[in-house]
Amino acid sequence: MRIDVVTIFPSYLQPLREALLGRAIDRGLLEVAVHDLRDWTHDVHQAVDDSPYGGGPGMVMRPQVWGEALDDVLATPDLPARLVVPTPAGRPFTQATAHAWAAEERLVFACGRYEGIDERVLLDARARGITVDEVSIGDYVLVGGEVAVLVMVEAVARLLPGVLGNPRSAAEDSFSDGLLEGPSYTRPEVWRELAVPDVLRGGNHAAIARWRRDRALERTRDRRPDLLDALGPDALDAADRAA
Ligand SMILES: NC(=O)c1ccno1
Repeated sequence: MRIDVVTIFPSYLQPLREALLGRAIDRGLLEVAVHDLRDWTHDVHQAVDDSPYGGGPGMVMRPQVWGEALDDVLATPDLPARLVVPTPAGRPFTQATAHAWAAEERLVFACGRYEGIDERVLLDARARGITVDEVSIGDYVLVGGEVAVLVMVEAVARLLPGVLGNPRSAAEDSFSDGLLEGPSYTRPEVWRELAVPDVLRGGNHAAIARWRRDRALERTRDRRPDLLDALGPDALDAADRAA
């Protein structure tokens, strides 16, 4: 997978080259290119924003600069791309989104700042047949899209074949079966008078699986009942309902 990010703060994306993602890049599992939006300005001040039509606080990012940048970055007809714009006004980015995007050949992220990008940039891209996703990582407002890109790229890249050491990790993630993951334990057996649950030390794999499912159901009921509602009644068997 190739990932391009257009931003006025390229150094914000440096963490993509660290740790697991950095190793995936080194191993050729992922290609990441970060572009400085100001490279497409033509004035001495390298202006990327202007005041909003209709008044209001803050500044809006100029369509000319974004238009030229995306013309160049998206100019790869042999490699169809999905243009992703992080925004608090977007559709929710979820684990299902991450799985869907992990199947893409290329993702291009446009990092807005200030009050956002002039709407005509997205209208123009869609009119040229580009798939444009405006997505939000949560119901809060960041200063710019860069941090949201870090979140989304990590969520997607870890699903790519070969990136995680053990592919079962992704298969048994929270949300993989629609539930939150239950608690985890490691050595020692007792720590500050707190013992690891006996069932996990017993070696009965069926009992362990049942215990883990019950803890996941309890945690989901407690913290995210909306996920249970989304699963629907048929997703839970009698043992689940008894948990
Ligand atoms: N909530 C978000 O995804 C976001 C993106 C930019 N600002 O907020």
